[in-house]
Amino acid sequence: MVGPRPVVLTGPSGAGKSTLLKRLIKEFEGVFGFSVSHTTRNPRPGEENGKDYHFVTRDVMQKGISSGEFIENAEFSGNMYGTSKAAVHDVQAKNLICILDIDMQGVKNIKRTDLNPIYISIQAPSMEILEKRLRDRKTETEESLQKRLSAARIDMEISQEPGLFDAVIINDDLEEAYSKLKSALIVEIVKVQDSRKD
Ligand SMILES: Nc1nc2c(ncn2[C@@H]2O[C@H](COP(=O)(O)OP(=O)(O)O)[C@@H](O)[C@H]2O)c(=O)[nH]1
Ligand SMILES: Nc1ncnc2c1ncn2[C@@H]1O[C@H](COP(=O)(O)OP(=O)(O)O)[C@@H](O)[C@H]1O
Repeated sequence: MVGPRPVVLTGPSGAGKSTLLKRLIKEFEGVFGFSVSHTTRNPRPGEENGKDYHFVTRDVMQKGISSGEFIENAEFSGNMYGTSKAAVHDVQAKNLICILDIDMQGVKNIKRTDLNPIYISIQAPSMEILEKRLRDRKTETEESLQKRLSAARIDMEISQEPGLFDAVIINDDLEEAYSKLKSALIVEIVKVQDSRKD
């Protein structure tokens, strides 16, 4: 299908991906659509099934993977996560820019597909600030927090690999990070907005 290029947002848990993408989707209503992933983790307060994630059991997820329903899937912090073909197709069918919020394993797997997205890494200014933000978010147990911090160290290192990302954005000041994100995507945003004028 020929449509706008999707966007992959990745980066450590707590770096600010959800905060930034929610703002983007709100400001550019009718331009972006979120790829709703499947996960086996429990919903957090306020999260909606089918909107934030499709919350499923390991059994359901395994069966979906076996029957080829997923573009990519990964194990993160003790839970399974994956992008179904339907999640991306649903957004692209509306001619919207599809945003995927996935981890580094997902990035490596998407690179082997023909999706051709814009790859953006969101990073916190330091491990200390990342830990503080994650603790203040109050969504994780100590065990899950430690797993996320270990994954974050690896993510921070890999994100520096030359050529892996179209943009690496340090989310220190939120306004600045949001402006940089918009700048990285402006060409695709304008294309979609122009196509609506025809
Ligand atoms: N590979 C992959 N990673 C995903 C997917 N959905 C979410 N993730 C990643 O899983 C990690 C944990 O997500 P989540 O439990 O929502 O925690 P949070 O990122 O701390 O809010 C994050 O790095 C997400 O980007 C997916 O479909 N595939
Ligand atoms: N620039 C920022 N300055 C301070 N706090 C931030 C900033 N960006 C995000 N946060 C906060 O940090 C926490 C983690 O952000 P979140 O968007 O949930 O990260 P992610 O989706 O990458 O796991 C949230 O509580 C969010 O409100």
